[in-house]
Amino acid sequence: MKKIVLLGYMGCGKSTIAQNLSKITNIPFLDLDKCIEERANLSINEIFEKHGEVYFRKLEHEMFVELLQSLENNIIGLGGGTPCYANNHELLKGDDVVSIYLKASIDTLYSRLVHNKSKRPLIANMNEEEMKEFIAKHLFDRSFYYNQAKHKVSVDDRSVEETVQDILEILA
Ligand SMILES: Nc1ncnc2c1ncn2[C@@H]1O[C@H](COP(=O)(O)OP(=O)(O)OP(=O)(O)O)[C@@H](O)[C@H]1O
Ligand SMILES: O=C(O)C1=C[C@@H](O)[C@@H](O)[C@H](O)C1
Ligand SMILES: [Mg+2]
Repeated sequence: MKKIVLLGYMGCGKSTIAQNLSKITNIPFLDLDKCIEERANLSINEIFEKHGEVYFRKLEHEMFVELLQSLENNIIGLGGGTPCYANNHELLKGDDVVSIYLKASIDTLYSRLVHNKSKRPLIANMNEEEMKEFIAKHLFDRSFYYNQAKHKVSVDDRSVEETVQDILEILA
């Protein structure tokens, strides 16, 4: 079954774009972070606080494998870090996987995250200056993994509708 997998840094728009793409294509959308929260019966923040990041990454890997194995067509929105752990980046290359990196600049990410960081434990306690530096370094470290996706879509200065259109062209 075909899996359309959206990936990229926190705040690049995976969940927002996937929801809109799902409405247009009628392909059901699964958000990996939400699936993990439902399975653990805890928020992502609570999983990090109670069990730590290593435990979260284990759950994340297991859930990603499970979603890829399901027998329906799906749009899967990954967590920001998913491709960067447990060899998950290799799963982006599977035959039935259309993996798409939503590529955003540091400025775009910063402006989307700065007022919206409390549910993202990696940046929740940072001030604005710390956040900008963190995003720059972290994005650099993660780019290798994000670039393993089969397709890349630049989301800077693009509306949700324009990005959805770009993805529809890849899928055509
Ligand atoms: N053109 C755009 N495309 C996508 N999101 C946009 C756009 N403009 C503004 N936004 C906003 O940017 C934020 C993107 O957050 P979203 O939760 O979709 O990202 P995410 O990649 O799923 O992040 P996370 O990895 O933390 O789950 C949302 O608040 C969304 O409304
Ligand atoms: O970038 C990350 O490592 C994360 C992004 C979020 O989607 C969540 O998966 C979690 O907060 C970790
Ligand atoms: Mg999301």
